[in-house]
Amino acid sequence: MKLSVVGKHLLLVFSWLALWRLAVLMEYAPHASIWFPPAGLTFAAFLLGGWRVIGTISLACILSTIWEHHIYNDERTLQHLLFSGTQFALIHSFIYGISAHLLRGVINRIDSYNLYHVVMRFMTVAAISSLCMAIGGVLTLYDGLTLDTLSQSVLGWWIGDLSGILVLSPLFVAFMNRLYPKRGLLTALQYSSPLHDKRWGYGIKLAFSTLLLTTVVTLAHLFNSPEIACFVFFLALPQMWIVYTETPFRSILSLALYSVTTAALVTLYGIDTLAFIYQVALSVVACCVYFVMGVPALLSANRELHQKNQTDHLTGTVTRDYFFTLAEHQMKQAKRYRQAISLILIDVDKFKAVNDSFGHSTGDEVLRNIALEVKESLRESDILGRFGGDEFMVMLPQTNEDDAVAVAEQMRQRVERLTFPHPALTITCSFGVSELDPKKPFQHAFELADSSLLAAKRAGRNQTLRCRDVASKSLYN
Ligand SMILES: Nc1nc2c(ncn2[C@@H]2O[C@H](COP(=O)(O)OP(=O)(O)OP(=O)(O)O)[C@@H](O)[C@H]2O)c(=O)[nH]1
Repeated sequence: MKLSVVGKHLLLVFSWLALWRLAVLMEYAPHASIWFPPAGLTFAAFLLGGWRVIGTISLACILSTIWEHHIYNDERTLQHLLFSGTQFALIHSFIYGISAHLLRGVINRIDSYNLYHVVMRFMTVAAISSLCMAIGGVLTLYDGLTLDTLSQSVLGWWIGDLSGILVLSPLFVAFMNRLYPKRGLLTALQYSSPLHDKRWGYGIKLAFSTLLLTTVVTLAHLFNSPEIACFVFFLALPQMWIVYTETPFRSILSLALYSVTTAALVTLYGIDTLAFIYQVALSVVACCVYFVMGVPALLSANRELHQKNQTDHLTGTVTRDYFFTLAEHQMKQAKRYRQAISLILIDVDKFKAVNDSFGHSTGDEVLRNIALEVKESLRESDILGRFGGDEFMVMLPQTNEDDAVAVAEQMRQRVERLTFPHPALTITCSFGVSELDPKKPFQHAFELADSSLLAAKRAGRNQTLRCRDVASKSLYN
């Protein structure tokens, strides 16, 4: 959707006023609503637009003060209204503008690894700024701050604004980011259409969570029981289930629905005595949701990291460290079941010359092709690793030295037959084989295979040798 700059600011004013009207409609007593959605929109607007939106938000605040006068028919004059509206605008815009400014830097760099850090900052900033707003608001509305106004007005205002910010600002940010995706914000959280479009599954979860919420609030109302009302805290569980199984966008949408339903039920029943419990529950559930949101992101980042640690990115073979871990495990198995197990070391012949003559990327291509050819000679249980540079190693469980030599020979011939786009490029490899002695450490077999490989190089390359051959040919130093 293409909107002019003026259009965008007008849309912001209208949306802010619509949310403000919604909050007034959902008041369970005059000036008392369990949440204040405009605070969420202000926070999101400052997060995305920076100080550019201060005039627009201030205008919305002043207009809402005039509208409020019409709704409640109070005695204030226009001059008085403009004065109160400006006061409200200044406090609201500066407090939320400064707090969003503190978050702007981190939110642009958000990813799976720093999500917890961002969530903690967001919750702390939201809590402190909404408290400042509540104190500032009450101080300007009432003459002086007494213990009574503090407990009655500041607490309600604080938690109302806090819920508005915690529950709704991520949703507004996501919507604005969809309207103006050029900002590239929150891409790490994939605020986009779900990959698996199982809408009915998501719908069932939403319906289940809403049904539970309605049941708890209705029962608490019927029995006028704060104890039953406290069960709304357990509704963090279905919300966390949604976070764990759905996309972040769907999760924050579900949180928004949860808050709208709570506000609507409280308005419907007019249960002002229990309203504070629902207000606090909203913020607590929102905090749980954000904490849990980090878990799937961390898990997938962890999986990726694991994968990177175990797989050589160039050849797709196992990395050196992971190869040694698997080798230790295979040796234990061989010892336990008294099975033979062998090791093959492979080194590309004159690979430096390949790089020098044909370039590094051709060298990389050669390494990839060698890995593919070698794999062709292996069983699924065999392990192929890259030792680094142009060296590979293969672990062959349930294989004695004779069979391992046969496998190595097969690999050698396959590599020798490889062809490349450069007709002048031919590749050969040397192989060193040793059978592992389960009573001795892996390092022992490794050194034997390495000596055999060295001997194969000295003997003219492109050949397979094992310890026995080496001893008979006296090829050691
Ligand atoms: N293209 C490419 N080259 C690499 C990579 N890793 C190491 N090399 C190069 O591989 C070459 C290895 O050479 P060496 O093993 O020392 O010697 P060689 O030329 O193969 O000679 P011999 O082993 O004695 O037959 C070096 O030039 C390294 O720079 C890589 O990932 N890609």
